[in-house]
Amino acid sequence: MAPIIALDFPTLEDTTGFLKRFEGGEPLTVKIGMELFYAAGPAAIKAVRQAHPVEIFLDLKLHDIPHTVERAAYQLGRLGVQLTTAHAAGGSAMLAAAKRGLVAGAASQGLPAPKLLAITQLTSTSATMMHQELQIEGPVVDSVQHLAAVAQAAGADGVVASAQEAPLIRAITRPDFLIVTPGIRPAGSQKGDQVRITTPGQAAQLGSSAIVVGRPITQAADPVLAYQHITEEWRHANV
Ligand SMILES: O=c1ccn([C@@H]2O[C@H](COP(=O)(O)O)[C@@H](O)[C@H]2O)c(=O)[nH]1
Repeated sequence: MAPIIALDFPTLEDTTGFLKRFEGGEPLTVKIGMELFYAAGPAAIKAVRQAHPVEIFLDLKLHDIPHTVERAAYQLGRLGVQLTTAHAAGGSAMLAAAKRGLVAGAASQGLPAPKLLAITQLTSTSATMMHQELQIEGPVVDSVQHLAAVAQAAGADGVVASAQEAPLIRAITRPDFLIVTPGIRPAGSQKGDQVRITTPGQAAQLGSSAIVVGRPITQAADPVLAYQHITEEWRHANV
């Protein structure tokens, strides 16, 4: 899978203006997150599809009681997107409810169900934060591996985690279980609020199924060139 571009923009105009730079290029996989979806709603999906041929990862990180999540996921399943997320910390009943909702919502429109990715520990979470604020003991990788096992057993299609944890997730999950990794920072780029980071090449070597990249592309002086460099590094290390 090509690198997934996180379209973290405040308006549809900013988003379609950004995609215009890629005009005539290959189809893209893009991530619509909370900022754009809360600003524009399902219209964001339509606008992005009209602007460029895309596969869509709708990253709304569902986390609520199972009944509420199932009903919300039903609505997301109707939108024709390819990937969605829910927090593994919501537990196995909530993840299973998300999966049921996605499948039912998609079926109501005659569409294939979006894949469900479980968020493990956010890539902005440090060991210190996890210990002191979340009161989870031990290494971050142990918590991530545990949440990946919970997610797989609950019927999720994969997880979101740092590539740093990919080898230990791979060791306990089935071969087609997806490991999608944000926290990607090409050498020399700003870390920002990300903590558990890797370069695109390291993510490929560590076994990520796909990488998610936002600011290193969206805030680059030349976003198309930045995307091309990241894609090259990712593909080169994947062979
Ligand atoms: O653990 C997580 C889960 C989701 N994200 C999302 O990925 C992108 C990363 O953007 P950058 O600008 O490359 O940091 C962003 O949309 C996050 O919401 C994550 O970073 N970590």
